[in-house]
Amino acid sequence: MTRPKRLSPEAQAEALATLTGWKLAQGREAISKRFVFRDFSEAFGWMTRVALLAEAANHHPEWSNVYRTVDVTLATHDAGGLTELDVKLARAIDALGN
Ligand SMILES: C[C@H](O)[C@H](O)[C@H]1CNC2=NC(N)=NC(=O)C2=N1
Repeated sequence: MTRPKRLSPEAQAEALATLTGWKLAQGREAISKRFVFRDFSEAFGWMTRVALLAEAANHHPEWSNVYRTVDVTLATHDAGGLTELDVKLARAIDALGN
């Protein structure tokens, strides 16, 4: 696999403009989004679907879950910042619905 390249600030802004609800994370090069579900079961079921996507893509989220809220942060650790892999995973996550 070719090493992903970090997005330039311009490319980051362009990518963010195509995503709904994703924001640059505070103090680091990453994107974040909060997902709120009806209850824990919905939240955890969704996390399971995201986990399968992430594993298939070999690109994994940083996330935390409190009851029915899931906070997701995406960054490419191998590249030390944001890459197209994060944008693709964000799109795939949003395409799952919630
Ligand atoms: C060896 C393996 O391909 C890498 O460590 C992958 C796995 N999942 C990953 N996930 C994320 N979010 N960033 C990475 O750089 C990354 N690297």
